[in-house]
Amino acid sequence: MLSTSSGETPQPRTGPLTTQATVRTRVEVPVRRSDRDWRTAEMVSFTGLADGREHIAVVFPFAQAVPLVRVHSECLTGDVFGSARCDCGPQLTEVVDLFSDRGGILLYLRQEGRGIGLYNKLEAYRLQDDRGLDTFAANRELNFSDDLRDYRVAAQMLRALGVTRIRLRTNNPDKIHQLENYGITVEEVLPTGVHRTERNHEYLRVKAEQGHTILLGESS
Ligand SMILES: Nc1nc2c(ncn2[C@@H]2O[C@H](COP(=O)(O)OP(=O)(O)OP(=O)(O)O)[C@@H](O)[C@H]2O)c(=O)[nH]1
Ligand SMILES: [Zn+2]
Repeated sequence: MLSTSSGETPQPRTGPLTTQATVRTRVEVPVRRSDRDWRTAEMVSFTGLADGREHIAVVFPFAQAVPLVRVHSECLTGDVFGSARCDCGPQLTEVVDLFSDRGGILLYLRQEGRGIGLYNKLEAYRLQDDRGLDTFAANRELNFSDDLRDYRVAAQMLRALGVTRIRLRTNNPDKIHQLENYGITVEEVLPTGVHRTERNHEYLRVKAEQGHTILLGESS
């Protein structure tokens, strides 16, 4: 039931971190902002992440003792191709713009499709289109739970960077609870922008119904 396309068995979502990750490589990369200007960020890779995937941290220089953090789940369709089915692309652009101004840590997690993988996400899209299922019902139809994401690796990455207190940019309560359970203190929660369009409105409505703190009256 809870296996991904790559056949992995998710670990429990709470409890102390059993393994510690360490920084593997830090390298500077010029990152493009929405105004097409460039800012240098540091891309950081890790050794010892719990799920063995290639998650990266994109660190924009920061001076605060408690940095701004965004935990972004990979969405190839939205992040790379600008798919209008979801709000992932605009959320990523927003955070690159913001953190390149103010500093912060962007954790880019390889959790495509809320953890079910790209191919399964495309199956879920097909079910949404053909049978009118919402994003969560389509997951269940494919025998997955609503959301398979485990943020243990995010906590490991933050600790490896020497960060245990954060200001988190999210509308997703599960990210807050899981990070706290994994020993990260979320001192402040800052909402992301609401990038509502005619095409992703239903997607956002269902997210709000599932507990995301999205004010659908707003638009980006
Ligand atoms: N299974 C599935 N995953 C989707 C679908 N649409 C987007 N996603 C994935 O959802 C993830 C983004 O999660 P969201 O629930 O939109 O937002 P969030 O990251 O939980 O919350 P915020 O921190 O507030 O942005 C990405 O990995 C997308 O690939 C869908 O229809 N089905
Ligand atoms: Zn998306």
